[in-house]
Amino acid sequence: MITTTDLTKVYRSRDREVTALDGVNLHVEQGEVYGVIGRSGAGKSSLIRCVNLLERPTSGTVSVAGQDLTALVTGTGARPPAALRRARAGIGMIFQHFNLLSSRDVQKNVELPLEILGHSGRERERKALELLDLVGLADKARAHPAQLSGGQKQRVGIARALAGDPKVLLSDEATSALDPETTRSVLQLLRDLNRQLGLTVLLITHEMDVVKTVCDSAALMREGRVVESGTVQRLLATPGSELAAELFPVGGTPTEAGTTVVDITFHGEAAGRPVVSHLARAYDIDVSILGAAMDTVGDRQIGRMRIELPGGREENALPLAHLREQGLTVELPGRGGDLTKEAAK
Ligand SMILES: Nc1ncnc2c1ncn2[C@@H]1O[C@H](COP(=O)(O)OP(=O)(O)OP(=O)(O)O)[C@@H](O)[C@H]1O
Repeated sequence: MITTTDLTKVYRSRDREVTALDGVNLHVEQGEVYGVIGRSGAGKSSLIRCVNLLERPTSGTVSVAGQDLTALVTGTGARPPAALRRARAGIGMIFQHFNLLSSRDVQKNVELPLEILGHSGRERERKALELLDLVGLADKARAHPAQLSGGQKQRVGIARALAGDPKVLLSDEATSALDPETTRSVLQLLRDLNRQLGLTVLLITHEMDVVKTVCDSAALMREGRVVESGTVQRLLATPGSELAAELFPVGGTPTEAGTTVVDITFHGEAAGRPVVSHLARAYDIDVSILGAAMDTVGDRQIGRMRIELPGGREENALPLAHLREQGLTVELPGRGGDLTKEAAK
């Protein structure tokens, strides 16, 4: 649905150059919620702004729903050319600070994109009220933004973004200004809209919890590059994945020196099997559980456990092979359980 190929963005001013995007290849499938995560300055905003051509990429291409947006002319006047306006209408966008017009009431805010698209007054009103109902604000049509909570403002932002019946919704840190409970309800709304309308959502965030709550797939950006990407399920099953370790940290320090610490990730039906007791019996060893957690990631139950086996790694070759044969993801963290993991070979 969204594909970027070798996308590069270099900001040039008189005395310096900043490479914000350095050859980004991203592929977002139709109907998925895709999260791009990274620290401040990683290039997330530049990426999302290049996807709807708010920012012109320096090189590379962006295609949305099969259309190469970078091939469209941006024009030189204040008003973008018609082809670009039409393409943008198929891409909704929501923002961290909502970007509502304070002088307009809620309904008129939602109607704004329809005015730009030239819809009649009656059609605008019908559509705006339908969308306000969809986001749970049917009773706020006449309120002004200043009278709304942050979560309600973002719901108005979402209704406005959906006014042009977009196939794609871009979200630029849409929950970063909201408290945790409101964040959850806005993310739930995005999830519902994704399912009900088949909407493809590309969101950028610096919060792992956002990825964990709603994303089917994720990419980690650093210094303008995508350093890891894939479905959340696949990342969690990839030994050494940084995203997996941050999405689902498991703690616990070894009780003594000379032991082998193992992080195990359970997916799907493996989550219900008595893996540890079976391991202890099969190899006649004492297995200590240092830490464990169950969580829901992308609607699926995942379990993680850090265990300690007596003896060094060589002595534990067979038990480790046994765990892998059970279809579990097995990782051997560095001593002290830090995240500089040495992936199990
Ligand atoms: N208009 C601009 N002119 C010059 N440099 C810019 C511009 N916009 C962004 N940058 C630089 O590009 C790099 C990437 O910025 P970008 O805003 O895309 O990152 P980000 O991951 O979204 O960060 P944040 O979460 O802080 O917004 C940074 O070094 C930033 O200073």
